[in-house]
Amino acid sequence: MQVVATGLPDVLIFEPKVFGDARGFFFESYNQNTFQALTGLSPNFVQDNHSASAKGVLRGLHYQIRQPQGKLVRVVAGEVLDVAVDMRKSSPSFGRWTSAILSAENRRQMWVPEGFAHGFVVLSEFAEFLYKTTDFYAPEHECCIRWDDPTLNIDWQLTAPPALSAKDSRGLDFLLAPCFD
Ligand SMILES: Cc1cn([C@H]2C[C@H](O)[C@@H](COP(=O)(O)OP(=O)(O)O[C@H]3O[C@@H](C)C(=O)[C@@H](O)[C@H]3O)O2)c(=O)[nH]c1=O
Repeated sequence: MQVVATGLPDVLIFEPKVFGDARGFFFESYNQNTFQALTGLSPNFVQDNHSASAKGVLRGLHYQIRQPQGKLVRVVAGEVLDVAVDMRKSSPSFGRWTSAILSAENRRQMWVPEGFAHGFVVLSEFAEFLYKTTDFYAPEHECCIRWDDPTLNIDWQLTAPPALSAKDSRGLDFLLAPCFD
């Protein structure tokens, strides 16, 4: 496993060591010891999630203002642009975003710490997205920032308007959204 920096110091990309042979491939998609050795962090993952989406589907930007979730995200089919936004007022990178292409091919994982909003858009015909979270889903604490917020001005690499859930089409402006202290 190798760590690659992103545009934000606390958001990290992991590239697993892949063992290919005549049968196919093998890699450790998560190893607690390796993760700790590489990051100094020991997240306690309590939930695994799996979603599937068609091209142009954009999910986000989501976070839980209480019971915040750190997320270790990856793609097992297709390709997405994954985005994290720092929502921590005390952070030097407050209000900044970073993005990375995650795909079944590059097998990259992104670590999105607690205190960040997260979203992704599907760039391939279809994508399956898997992630581990450090706290449980708590819809009563969920917040959603609009994907096209003018302050954040995220480059989603879109050529057409995205497909959104009803909830995501009612996302808040970043400037009105609750933040972490
Ligand atoms: C996220 C989640 C949803 N659900 C249910 C609620 C709803 O009926 C259905 C779909 O939920 P959503 O529309 O919120 O799913 P989705 O838009 O995929 O939400 C996810 O988006 C990405 C970007 C994230 O970062 C995740 O943390 C999560 O917020 O699944 C759960 O039961 N548990 C969960 O952990």
